[in-house]
Amino acid sequence: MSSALWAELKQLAQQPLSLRQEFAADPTRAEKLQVNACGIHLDFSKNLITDGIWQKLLELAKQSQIHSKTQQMLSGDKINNTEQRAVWHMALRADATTPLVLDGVDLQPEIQACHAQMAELIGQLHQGSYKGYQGDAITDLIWIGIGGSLLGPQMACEALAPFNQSPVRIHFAGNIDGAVVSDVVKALNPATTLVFVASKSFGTEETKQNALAVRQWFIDKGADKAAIAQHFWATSSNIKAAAEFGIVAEHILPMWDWVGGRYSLWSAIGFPVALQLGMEQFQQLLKGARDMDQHFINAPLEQNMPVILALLGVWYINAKGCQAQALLPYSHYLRFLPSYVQQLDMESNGKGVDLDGKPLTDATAPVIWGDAGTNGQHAYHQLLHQSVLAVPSDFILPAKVSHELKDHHHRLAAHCFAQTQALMQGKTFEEAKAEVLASGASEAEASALAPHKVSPGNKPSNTLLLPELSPYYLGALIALYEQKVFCQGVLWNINSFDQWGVELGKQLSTPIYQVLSEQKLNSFDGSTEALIAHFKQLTSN
Ligand SMILES: O=P(O)(O)OC[C@H]1O[C@](O)(CO)[C@@H](O)[C@@H]1O
Repeated sequence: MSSALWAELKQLAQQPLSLRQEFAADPTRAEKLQVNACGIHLDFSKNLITDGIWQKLLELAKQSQIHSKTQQMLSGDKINNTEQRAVWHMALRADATTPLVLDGVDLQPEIQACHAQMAELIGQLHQGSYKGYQGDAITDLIWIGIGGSLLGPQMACEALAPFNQSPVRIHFAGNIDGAVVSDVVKALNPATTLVFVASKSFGTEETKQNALAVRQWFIDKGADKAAIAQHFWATSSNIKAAAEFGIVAEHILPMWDWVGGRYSLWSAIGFPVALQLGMEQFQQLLKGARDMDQHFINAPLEQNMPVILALLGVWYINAKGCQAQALLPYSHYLRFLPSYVQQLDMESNGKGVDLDGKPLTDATAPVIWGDAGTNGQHAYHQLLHQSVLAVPSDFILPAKVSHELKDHHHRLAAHCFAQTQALMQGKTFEEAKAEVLASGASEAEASALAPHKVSPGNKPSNTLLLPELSPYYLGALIALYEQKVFCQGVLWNINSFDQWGVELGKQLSTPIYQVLSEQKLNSFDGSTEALIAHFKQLTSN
């Protein structure tokens, strides 16, 4: 971030800018600052940019390596340089007829074989012909995984709930908090339950521990080794560890080291989604993502939706000093999208060094947070509207909905648009005072109350309109955020595809666990020692 252009952008960020005035001065602003891709409409006119700033940001993209890095990613170069891995999740959603040659091997047959295996199992589960160890049809599936092995399928299953055509109920178990697995198995019968252990590494503590607990539940209910083999499946790239756990080879769906965990929804990690929707609709999810990839690869920078979102993001983080970003889907079904994008964005770009290991001087990923609207309006939107913090927000609204409550939907959409309008234009002191006076208050009362009612406005937002929340548009939306994160990684010159930061906490938990479970004595810093002692005291009787 040391180029002359950046210095200029940082300077420009200091200059006053009023969105109200920008709209008043240019009646074509909304028309100019909007773009469409794969049917998704993005209005980015309510951002803190002028024509001049926007041209400079586009210049930044032109000077960047976005194009060459995209080509490297597509060619299968090992752009995840700390793990020496290609970044090829896009291959998983490529057209089935496209050869996908990586290191001299065409991976397309493997990918198609995986789809065929998924389709076969899904067919059996839908028809009730996959029998459990007592001869009953399978009614429930427990999906055990965490992080990228859970957030994607859980979010997509929820988002596409109206498309559910599966007789099998899906239960997700991620956290190592024993309450999760205990609650999940409570209402289930092992004889009619299939278990999927989803772990690329098959070494993640939470997943292993939960898988062991579910296996023990089978044993406690009288299932033998053969029964467990019949009921347990895995998706993993560590075939050896999955086999050691007791999962038979025919029940292991592949994962590849060229797919990062948080980019793995498109692989067999998407099995719950495919089970819920059927393979045909799962293919639509992949197609939506594929079309967004094509848009990203081919569209000129100024019409390229992921590039536009990426540029606006770096503008806010690095020039305007905004640390957070709100993701606000106006859709109950998209309520898990913020936690999904949290991992995608923050685990990818929350880095402290550049590609060569040199410390960064500028911040990278934003703190992503949010929930479904309108719930947030009665909670944290107060801060969005009036606090001195500026939190750029993405509002997402599907235009058509599957339910019949049309008036609800018009009200929901009205709130979505009204929020972006209120954030942008705010309410001046004069407007606030006039409003109070109009309610019958005295001059003195109005002057006293008006400052509290002022909304500064000038709070930036994007609005993304989806024609509907279908598998196709969800696929396109997720790929949009994936490619945005990729572009930002390029602009910051960081590796978006490793996640070394999560390791330290994992390492430190082992000696603490040894002490808590009384296997070993270890010593720690004063605070940790005291916390352990206090915890032990509280749990001693
Ligand atoms: O699929 P696995 O190997 O169990 O990993 C789960 C998650 O753990 C992480 O490695 C972080 O700890 C994520 O990147 C990943 O999605």
